[in-house]
Amino acid sequence: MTDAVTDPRFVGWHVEDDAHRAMPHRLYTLVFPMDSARSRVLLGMKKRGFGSGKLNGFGGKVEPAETVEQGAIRELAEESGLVAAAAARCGLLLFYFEDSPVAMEVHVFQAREYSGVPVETDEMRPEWFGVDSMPFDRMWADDHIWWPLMMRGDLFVGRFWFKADQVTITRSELDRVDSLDFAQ
Ligand SMILES: CNc1ncnc2c1ncn2[C@@H]1O[C@H](COP(=O)(O)OP(=O)(O)OP(=O)(O)O)[C@@H](O)[C@H]1O
Repeated sequence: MTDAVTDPRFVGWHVEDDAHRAMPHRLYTLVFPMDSARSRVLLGMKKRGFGSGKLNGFGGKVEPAETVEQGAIRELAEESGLVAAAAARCGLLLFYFEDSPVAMEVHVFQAREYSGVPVETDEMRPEWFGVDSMPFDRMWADDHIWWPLMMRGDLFVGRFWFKADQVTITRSELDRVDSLDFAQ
C-alpha cells in the first residue's frame, strides 16, 4: 500500500492545520455521473465493505500508479459500468473518524459525459435519483451538507469529524473555494 504520509498526491495540507496535516492520509475518489437533460444523478447502493448499505457516488482508493482523475474514471467503470473520458473536479473532502489515525482525503468529481449503461456489480447496485429529491437519509451524514454547493456549481472544501459510529458528525467546516487547482 502507498505510504499515506508521503504520498505526493496528498493535497489536504493546503487546507489543514498542523495537527491534521501531520496525520497519515489515504486518497479516495467519489464520482457522480450526471444526466443533466433529466436532472438526475446515478448513485450506487454499496453492497459490501466500508459504507455498505449506504447510497453514494462511485469511487474508492487511488492506486499508486495513477492520477486521482484516472482513479476516479477507473472506479466509475469498475463499480457502475459507465466509461468516461474525463471527470470534472467539484470538491475536496477530509474525513476524520475518532477511532482512526488515518484521515480520508476524498476528491469529488462529476462525470458529465460517458458511455455505457449502468450495471449492477459485486460492489454497487446503481439507481438514478432526481437531483432535487436526493435520498440523504440513506447516504453518508455529510452528503446533504455539501451537496447544495456542488449543485450550484460551486467548488468546495469540507472537513468533517465523525464519531466511531460513522453517523454522528461532531464538527464540520465547509468553504466555497475559487479553485481546486492545488488538487492536481
Ligand atoms: C465519511 N463520509 C463519506 N461521505 C461520502 N463518501 C464517502 C465518505 N467516506 C467514504 N466515502 C467514499 O466511499 C468510498 C469508499 O471506498 P472503498 O470501498 O473503501 O474503496 P475501494 O473501492 O478501493 O475498496 P476495496 O478495498 O477495493 O473494497 C469512496 O468512494 C469514498 O470516497
